[in-house]
Amino acid sequence: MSDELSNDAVVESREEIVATDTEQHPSAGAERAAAALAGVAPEPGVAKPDAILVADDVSKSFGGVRAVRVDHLEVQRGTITALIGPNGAGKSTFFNLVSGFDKPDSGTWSFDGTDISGAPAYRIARRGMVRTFQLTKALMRLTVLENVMLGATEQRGERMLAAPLRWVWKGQEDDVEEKARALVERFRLSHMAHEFAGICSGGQRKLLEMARAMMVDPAMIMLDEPMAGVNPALVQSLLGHIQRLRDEGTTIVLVEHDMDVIMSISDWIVVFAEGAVIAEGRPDDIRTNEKVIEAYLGKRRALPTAQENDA
Ligand SMILES: Nc1ncnc2c1ncn2[C@@H]1O[C@H](COP(=O)(O)OP(=O)(O)OP(=O)(O)O)[C@@H](O)[C@H]1O
Repeated sequence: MSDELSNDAVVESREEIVATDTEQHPSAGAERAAAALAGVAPEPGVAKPDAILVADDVSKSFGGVRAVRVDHLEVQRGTITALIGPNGAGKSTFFNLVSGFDKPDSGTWSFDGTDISGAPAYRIARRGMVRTFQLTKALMRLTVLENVMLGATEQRGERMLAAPLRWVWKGQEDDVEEKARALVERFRLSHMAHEFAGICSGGQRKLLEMARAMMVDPAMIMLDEPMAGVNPALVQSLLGHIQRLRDEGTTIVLVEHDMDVIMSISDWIVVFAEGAVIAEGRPDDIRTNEKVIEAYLGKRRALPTAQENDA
């Protein structure tokens, strides 16, 4: 058995009970989200009763490719909202634009009522909107605990580090470490706290990324493919963590390719195709939406059929 599988298996066995529980009973958070979205029509660009993120006319081209052209999009507070769509549909680019990691050609967007269009990522994070990102090579040489602690310094550390009164910073550092330890425990990584992050399995890395993002107590967390590279045995555990964050009131926006995951976890789904939002709705609305089926099957239809292959 590889290290990766055995590491994931340890985490899985610790969390089996929680994962099973969230699977069988809709949580209070899921019920709240469903109630909030109950009267919302499944239409692209539809208004939400309490939108935490509102984007207007956001566009971005790369050379001749119009990667994103979103007319209007609202994300309801306290929900798990998934962005889906075929490869190259513009999901990641939209993610990067609204979280301040890339600059749009045009567009405005607000978070919690404040215009944050074009603001850099660290300012957006300070306002409470944080995205996870993958471990860089440098971060792999730090321990799991150090990585989580960095979640705080990335957002607010530069001013603190420059402070002439080192003891002021020291006090903060103790708080930061205490918080990081609590998050490491919450995400079931205590047994890895002093190991290099580089030896974490795929699933443990995803947990670490979430723990790091949670250091700033975000109101909204954006997860980029949280299940990519994760041993299937750990998927339920990760889903449990994401659902619990939503149940505690954190808004979750995620980009994910695994349709089973999307359909089981999402309160609301936004479908991208060729840069634009072509559909929105609850999982049941999306499953049967003709435009969505066409967007996904369009490419497959273009492939030769079995008869064409035989000819
Ligand atoms: N840095 C870049 N330079 C040039 N083209 C880019 C760049 N980033 C994205 N694109 C193009 O923009 C379009 C949208 O890409 P994007 O990665 O946002 O789609 P996606 O829906 O996230 O796809 P996937 O699911 O495959 O990750 C694609 O045509 C892609 O090739």
